[in-house]
Amino acid sequence: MPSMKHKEKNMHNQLHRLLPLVLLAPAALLPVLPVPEYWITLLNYIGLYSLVAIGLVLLTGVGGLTSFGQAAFVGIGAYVSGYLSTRYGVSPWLTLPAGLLITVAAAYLIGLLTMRMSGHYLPLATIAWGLSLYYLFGNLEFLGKHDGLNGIPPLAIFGRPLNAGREMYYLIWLIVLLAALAVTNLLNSRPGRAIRALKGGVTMAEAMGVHTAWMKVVVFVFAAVLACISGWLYAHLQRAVNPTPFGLNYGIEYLFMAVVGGVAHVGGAVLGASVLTILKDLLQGVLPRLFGDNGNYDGIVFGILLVLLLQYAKDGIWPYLRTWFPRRTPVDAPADAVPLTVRKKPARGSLLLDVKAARKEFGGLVAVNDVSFQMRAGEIVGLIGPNGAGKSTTFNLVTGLLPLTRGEIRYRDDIVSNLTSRDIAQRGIGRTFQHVQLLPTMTVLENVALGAHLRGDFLPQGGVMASVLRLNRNEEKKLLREAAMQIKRVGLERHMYDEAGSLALGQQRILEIARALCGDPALLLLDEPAAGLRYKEKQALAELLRKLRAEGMSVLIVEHDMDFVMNLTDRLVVMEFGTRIAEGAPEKIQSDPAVLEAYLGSVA
Ligand SMILES: Nc1ncnc2c1ncn2[C@@H]1O[C@H](COP(=O)(O)OP(=O)(O)OP(=O)(O)O)[C@@H](O)[C@H]1O
Repeated sequence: MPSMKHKEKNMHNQLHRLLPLVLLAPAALLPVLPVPEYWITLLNYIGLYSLVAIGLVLLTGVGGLTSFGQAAFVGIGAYVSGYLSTRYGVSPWLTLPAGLLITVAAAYLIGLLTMRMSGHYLPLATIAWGLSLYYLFGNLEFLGKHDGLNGIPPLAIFGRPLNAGREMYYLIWLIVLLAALAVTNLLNSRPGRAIRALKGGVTMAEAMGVHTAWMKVVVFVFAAVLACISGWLYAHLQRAVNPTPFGLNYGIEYLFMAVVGGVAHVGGAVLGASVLTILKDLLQGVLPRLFGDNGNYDGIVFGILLVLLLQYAKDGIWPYLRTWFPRRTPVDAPADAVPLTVRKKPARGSLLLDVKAARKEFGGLVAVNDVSFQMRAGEIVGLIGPNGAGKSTTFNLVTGLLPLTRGEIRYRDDIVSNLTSRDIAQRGIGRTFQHVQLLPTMTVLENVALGAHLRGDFLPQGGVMASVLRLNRNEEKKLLREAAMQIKRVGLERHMYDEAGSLALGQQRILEIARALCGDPALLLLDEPAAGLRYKEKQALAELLRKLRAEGMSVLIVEHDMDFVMNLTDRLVVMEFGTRIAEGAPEKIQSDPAVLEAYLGSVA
């Protein structure tokens, strides 16, 4: 039976859902009120810009990928529809899919070419793309060169043409609303969490099984699609197109809109589009009166205002506005759901991990020097050694983060050396990181659910459309139930809905263990899990690891805290300068002369 607290929370969330409707109701009445036509035109344009900016929230704000070329995709939507409807009389409802097809193909190609590269390639590629398409529009005879295309027909619904701006208003804002909903749905889903993991770097996301390169292509195409729809609406609102609004200037302005509003929030996109459009309009009206007609002062003032804004409100305006409204948790742990299927675990004592002469060279440095060791199911093995001994590198070899220079690693029945970390996670090896890697603004629940990325109903790379259309409810319930269960298992339930970034370092390390457990591993690799923990927390962690071992889990642990390691592990592997210098039970290691000399001298 749901608790009182749960009911209260549900009611709070319902109210929260109603709030946007209450705020939007007056907006819906605007066109039937005696509002000047000019306002409606302005609002229509804000709607069109919002669509592009919402795409940028997903791409830049959430995905961390910067594009200056969105205006070019708007141009494709506008020109394809303009051309087909004026030249061949094709219905605008058919030109939209045609535009989308070309957009998806172009974005897919650009995405595929650039997303695997790092750093500045994408922004540069989008600038090149934006410029070349702009010049293409302006030079093609059949697109009317710089004069563009005129006489584009209006959109019609049930044979009724939407001639007036007031009629287009509803269609434009309905589409903006649907786009906002689609992106929000996507962000609160399994692929959405994967997309949100992109910004923090690909290492952690890949270790959770996320195909990061593919996810980047997906968000790039998604943002391009929204831009194309905006262009299509523009062509039939304006009834004429020319290359100017699809140039690089506009590409930069779209990005500004998203940044000013708050690039990480869907609401910020609409806000940014509104603020910039109205501001630009005001400045264009006021400045000529102050300084005369012959200068382009609005651009200068606009630029100064933007610099000030970015200086003092880096995250945009939205985060400030949001504090006025009640917060709700983005996703909740379900009261009940079908459990996820679990993999068959290896029999206790069977050979689980077999590292055979693993070698890793970084240029001339041999970080891991033909290291061999084995692990059996149900064991806790410690990998110890002084700083720089090669422990983390060994971890990275086992988890596929680094390729081996030589040697072989077997896990259960498979050779896993040189598989991707995605494939290795899929086989049941979970890990935590020496430097905690989590998504600080997401809740603990969402962070942990990311660990179950490979256990969804849809293909690991798929499920985007299902999430957009909310056909993923069952999947979400199952994944969130699993996440909540693992959070309870590690004892973090009090923090389930806290932002992960607000936890103490020790708790963040525990969160990482829960996230790794969500992948249903048979082997856990923990990189310095006790670092930064207080004495009591260390005891609790040791207790948790013993409990996991009792349930059949195997744990390979890198740790500098000798008391912790000696009291917990079944066996130790000691490394120095990349080489394995000893192996055995903790008591034996404590008196091993080679180890004492190399490392434990001060402890013994
Ligand atoms: N990507 C890399 N490129 C070049 N050298 C590296 C790289 N990663 C690690 N090394 C080097 O390899 C050696 C082993 O490093 P590693 O981080 O594996 O040691 P460690 O035992 O985990 O140390 P610590 O306890 O300080 O974390 C070090 O000399 C380190 O400088």
